[in-house]
Amino acid sequence: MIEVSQLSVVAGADKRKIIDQVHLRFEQGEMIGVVGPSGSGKSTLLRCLALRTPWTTGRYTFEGKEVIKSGGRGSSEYRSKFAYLEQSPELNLQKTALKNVLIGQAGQTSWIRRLTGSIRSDDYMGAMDELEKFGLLDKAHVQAGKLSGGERQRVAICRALVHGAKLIAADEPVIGLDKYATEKVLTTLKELCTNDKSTVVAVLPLELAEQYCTRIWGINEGRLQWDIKGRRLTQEEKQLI
Ligand SMILES: Nc1ncnc2c1ncn2[C@@H]1O[C@H](COP(=O)(O)OP(=O)(O)OP(=O)(O)O)[C@@H](O)[C@H]1O
Repeated sequence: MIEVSQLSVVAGADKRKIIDQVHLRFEQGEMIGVVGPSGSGKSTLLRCLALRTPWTTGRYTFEGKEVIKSGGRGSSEYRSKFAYLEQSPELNLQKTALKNVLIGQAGQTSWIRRLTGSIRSDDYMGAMDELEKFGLLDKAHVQAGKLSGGERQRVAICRALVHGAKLIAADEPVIGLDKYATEKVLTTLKELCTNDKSTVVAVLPLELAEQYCTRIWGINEGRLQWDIKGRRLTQEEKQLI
């Protein structure tokens, strides 16, 4: 069980509330789509869940343990459990897919490891296993710069998992991808939820959220407008976002 209560984020010189008193309660293994207009706070919410943006106020618990009590960023232990996938994943384009997976993501692995690229042999096997699972074994030794957008997204997902992610916050993971790559990335994320009990929270267009997610959160002006599970949205609900 993952619980968020009274999450607020205040930002800018005018101290505007960009996330306003959000309460969430969800289980491991859920795939949650986040929808809402531009500027409504979707990315900020995801970054808060992944501990990449400081919380102004709020309480956050993961399996009953406190992640954040009253504001702040949370501990580094939880930063490796919670991954944040950007729209265009920040991979080192000169390095191979495998090396990118091994070195890890900023915020998820230590800076020494990222700087030195130090690797243990059991990490190597784990990374190859993960790449194979996502159909990327033949790309392991290809430079990230030569991979397609969908392949880069899947490398970023592998990287998060190899470094222990239990919750993946994916910010528009399929933007700019064609239909085939979109399906591949979303199927990969869905399988993580059903097979491995990872939790995915992804900003998606509404039609894809309805197709792939088990639950949808509608955000507007920093507030959770609705939380829908197991059915499509009504016209009235669609108008609220
Ligand atoms: N660090 C910050 N300082 C001030 N304002 C911010 C900051 N970060 C975000 N905002 C503002 O907060 C609001 C929500 O931003 P956010 O990026 O979370 O929205 P979004 O729903 O993801 O938007 P989009 O769909 O366009 O990506 C926006 O008005 C944005 O300008």
